Amino acid sequence: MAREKLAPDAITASLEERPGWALSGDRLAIERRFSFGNFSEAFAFMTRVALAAEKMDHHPEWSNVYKTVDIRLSTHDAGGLTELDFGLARRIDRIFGN
Ligand SMILES: C[C@H](O)[C@H](O)[C@H]1CNC2=NC(N)=NC(=O)C2=N1
Repeated sequence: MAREKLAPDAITASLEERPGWALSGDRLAIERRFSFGNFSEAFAFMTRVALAAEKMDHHPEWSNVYKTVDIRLSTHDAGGLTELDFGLARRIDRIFGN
């Protein structure tokens, strides 16, 4: 997948395919909050996402508080959003179950 920065219209089109994700205020990333029934479910999800991210060599910025996981995706090397971010978002959604 390309590591070139996406143009604004490409970002809009890609976002339409990923309901639940929103453009960050600085427009450099996409973000989504994932809620679980308990901490174990949240951490199991994070483990699966971590393995997928490592395989892709593309890593999330994230935080976990109890049963909530907040994820921000951006391509640091490109200084903004690339296809890699939407590719990882798609895999994360599949892991979550949508
Ligand atoms: C050397 C290595 O491929 C790079 O540092 C990768 C690793 N994971 C990464 N993850 C993210 N989110 N953005 C990057 O630019 C990035 N770069």
